[in-house]
Amino acid sequence: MNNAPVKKVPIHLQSSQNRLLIKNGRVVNDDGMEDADVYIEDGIIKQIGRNLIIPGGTRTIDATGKLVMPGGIDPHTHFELEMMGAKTADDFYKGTKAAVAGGTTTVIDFVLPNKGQSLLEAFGNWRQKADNKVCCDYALHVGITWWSPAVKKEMEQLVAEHGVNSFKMFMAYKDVWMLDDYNLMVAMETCSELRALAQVHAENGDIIARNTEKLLGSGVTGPEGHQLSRDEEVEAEAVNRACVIANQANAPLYIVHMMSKSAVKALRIARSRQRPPVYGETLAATVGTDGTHYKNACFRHAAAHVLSPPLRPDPSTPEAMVQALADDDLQLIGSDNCTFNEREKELGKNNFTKIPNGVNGVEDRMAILWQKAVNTGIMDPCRFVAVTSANAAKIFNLWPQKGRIAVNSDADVVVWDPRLERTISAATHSHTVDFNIFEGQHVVGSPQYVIVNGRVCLDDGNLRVVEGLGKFLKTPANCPYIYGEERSRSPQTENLDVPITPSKITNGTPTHEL
Ligand SMILES: C[C@@H](CNC(N)=O)C(=O)O
Ligand SMILES: [Zn+2]
Ligand SMILES: [Zn+2]
Ligand SMILES: [Zn+2]
Repeated sequence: MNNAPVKKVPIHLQSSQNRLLIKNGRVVNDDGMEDADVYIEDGIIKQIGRNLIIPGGTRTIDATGKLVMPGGIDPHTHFELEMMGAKTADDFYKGTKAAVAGGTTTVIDFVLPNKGQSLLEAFGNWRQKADNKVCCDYALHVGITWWSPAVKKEMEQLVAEHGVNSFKMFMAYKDVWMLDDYNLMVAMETCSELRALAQVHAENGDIIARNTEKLLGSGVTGPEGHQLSRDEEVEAEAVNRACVIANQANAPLYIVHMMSKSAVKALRIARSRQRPPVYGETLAATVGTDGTHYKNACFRHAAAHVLSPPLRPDPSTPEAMVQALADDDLQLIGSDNCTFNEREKELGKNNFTKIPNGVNGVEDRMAILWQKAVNTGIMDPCRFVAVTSANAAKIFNLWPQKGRIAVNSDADVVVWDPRLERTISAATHSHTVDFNIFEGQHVVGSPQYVIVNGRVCLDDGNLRVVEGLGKFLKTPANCPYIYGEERSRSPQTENLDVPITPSKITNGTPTHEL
């Protein structure tokens, strides 16, 4: 599939980065913290503790007063995606450069085949786009944008031969990527048979289509029409329906980019009643801003906030989503980084349905959540690590290679300075895109050092990424945190009045209950 030459890190880069000691820091994992030094060699964490025996020629980073955390894992990015007649501004180089700048050292992007296109062909295209550009390791989800027996066959091949363990189905984007309920159920059954993870974009695409007709017919063409066509209950209905279908299909489920309190409520009920685990992801945008921007008189400003599902005008949404992450009503935060410059967003100048959907987030995801969650006391640093890194590693079967500061784990490490202050701006961000939805936001807490597979790529605030340093990560199926125990094949319709302990991500021995 991918005949790109095997990448080698230039020799002059190897020796100087080979041995590293991170001293006097506080190591933070999802299950606890300890004051300990971390010794890294050949891209792997070799020792953790005090008074370590360290060979000569080791570079020492003084992490006094800093937190030493696992590199962030962003489970939801779209670099170099072509959609709605436009191509995203951030490619795999600039997108992963921005990721590293913000403390993220692994991203999971989406292969999105056109309707009717071979999944394997699309997968190969994504590998060609990414392999020589990524500044950090990456994995791939694959979109199921149409259905046929051939699609099922290619899903089997992607799992067996190409290290894919997650497939995203769309309940919106009618006539473009949307599956009906019958095919959605068959696709989920296939994911379960392959012991892969079904993901859904949960919005009711038919309601959106009808609302859009009515809005355009009544002369509403501005960005505010995007939000008006698909309010919270249009998302929550699809969340519930996706959970019922997954339960009937006996399939674990992951709901991407959950954007509203109503959706979280529907998820909470589903997580309390059904056997196959259900996981919820929200976004940096959802906790960092809101849907009031759709009314901004400046088209560029309003259109820059257009993504699906939309940001919600309810100003209490951001804090509610942070609380949901803290309470394990949501399990992860991604970015859904899908950025379009002003020229592309203007495709929808006279018709909101033509505004390419997507916002930034891959660079600011961790700092925005730290500001809104940890600095406010809603979340502690361990939970912060869980939702920004460890849970994604567990769910996508990268644990503990990724998502943990542990001996033999990859040396993807962030030295986080909780007092480092900065103001977010498109003028200074590492993205290509010409807009930042967090413009002007002041954050306290950011990475001082970011180490990618043992190489210092953010060095005391100086970004020194290496294009092509990252590699493709196979995410194996049959993840122990999801499929740890053999599950009976019949749908688990329990007595709804007797809640089963909701699936929670634990750090004990792997079980199917996360
Ligand atoms: C295709 C991608 C576009 N981004 C967005 N959420 O609007 C998605 O739906 O996740
Ligand atoms: Zn989506
Ligand atoms: Zn403006
Ligand atoms: Zn997305």
